[in-house]
Amino acid sequence: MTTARQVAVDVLNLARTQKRYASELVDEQAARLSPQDRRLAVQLVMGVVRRRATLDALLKPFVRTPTHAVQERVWDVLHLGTFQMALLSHIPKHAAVHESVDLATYVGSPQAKGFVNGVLRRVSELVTDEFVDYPYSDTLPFENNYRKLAKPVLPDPERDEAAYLAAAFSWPRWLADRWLPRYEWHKCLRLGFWFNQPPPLWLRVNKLKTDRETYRLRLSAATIAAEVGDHPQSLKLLDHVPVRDLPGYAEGDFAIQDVSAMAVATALNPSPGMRVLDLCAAPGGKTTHLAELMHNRGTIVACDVEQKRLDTVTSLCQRLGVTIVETKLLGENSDPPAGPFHAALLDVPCSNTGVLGRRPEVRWRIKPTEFEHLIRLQTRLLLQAIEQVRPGGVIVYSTCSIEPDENTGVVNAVRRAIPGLTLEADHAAIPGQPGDGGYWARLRKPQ
Ligand SMILES: C[S@@+](CC[C@H](N)C(=O)[O-])C[C@H]1O[C@@H](n2cnc3c(N)ncnc32)[C@H](O)[C@@H]1O
Repeated sequence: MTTARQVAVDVLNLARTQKRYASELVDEQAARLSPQDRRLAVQLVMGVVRRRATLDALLKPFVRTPTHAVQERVWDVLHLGTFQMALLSHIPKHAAVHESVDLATYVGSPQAKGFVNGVLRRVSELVTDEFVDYPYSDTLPFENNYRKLAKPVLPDPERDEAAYLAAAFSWPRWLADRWLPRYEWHKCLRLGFWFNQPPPLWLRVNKLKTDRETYRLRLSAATIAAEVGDHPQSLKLLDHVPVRDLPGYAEGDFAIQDVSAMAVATALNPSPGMRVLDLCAAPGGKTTHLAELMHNRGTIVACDVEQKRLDTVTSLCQRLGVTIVETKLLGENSDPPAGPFHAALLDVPCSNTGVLGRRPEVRWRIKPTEFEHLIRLQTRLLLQAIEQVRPGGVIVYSTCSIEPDENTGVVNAVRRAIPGLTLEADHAAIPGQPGDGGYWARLRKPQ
């Protein structure tokens, strides 16, 4: 019988060899497990991917062999074992060590059993069950406080704040160097904790099918707790239930969308009957929200450069009962469909720094050198969207980034280029307050 740990160690390997997202792979591979084991497999994979740098820092003092001399799959086993002991609370340490030794055989390295056993025993002695409320070289961020370590193995934050953030919270060093001058120390710590927790699941109740209170009562009848958020369609799930098992999934009673993302289509405030351009539409979260706000009357032209992702827009529309969306595949450098449109939504590709908790791989994939290219693309797309909107029309620009140069930087540059373009409103969402980090700006084209 396959275990959660075997699935987890296989997913980490597949993600590396197939260059795929571990978060997608684990959904596929864990489907054959019991619900409880599936949860553990997801927790292990997402945790190890997210906290890679922290796990390396904890292991470093005990691995005398050079890193390259340890097989990658054996490193995965060490990461999984260390994660269970240091960053989970419900697995006894001896069980984590024992299961990891068995995993060494499972990954085809029985000769590494003694090595895995020796290293993980040292890690188990390092991790204590005492918790404190301050960051230090012997305290490890754990949920909302710090787990005391038997000796200091992390950088001293009083000497090098960025080094502590990088090792203790698993931020790439360049990101720590980028954020430290921008945010105060206690805000960096808050961001660190937020980005290391699995984010809450928000539902956008589909106005075309039901209303928030009716749907909340339906959840409550199924003993699923949810609380309302500030956005009038938002519900935050308080219980862990697979999305497809929620009542009304097949009937399209709700879409999955973070509460910060719900504010974007609302900022556009489209009216029924309008012709709206959604230039970066896939997978369709905001397209379908626009359709709901338009009472499913009018037209939305939903564009993207990836057919597979556009197919997701189509299936989401079908599930939610949205019938006013026309999808259009664009080439990377092709012009958008000809206007005039009454309004345009532009939810651009970005660095994703506002959603690092939701997408565990992103922090390791994004490189500082990519910002220049992204900002050029974002600026070009915004100019194109404005071009297709009729005089006096509204354009909403949005990102899930918290980098000012991708947000106000792009908007201000475009405002300088187009005299009379008005910034009517904008908002920067702070990660964890209460949803994802991100930004939107509502612009009006001159008459
Ligand atoms: C942030 S995502 C959009 C998310 C979507 N609005 C939603 O709410 O579900 C950005 C999208 O832009 C697409 N994209 C990338 N380059 C593009 C381009 N040059 N023109 C149009 N779309 C592009 C990507 O394929 C991606 O699907």
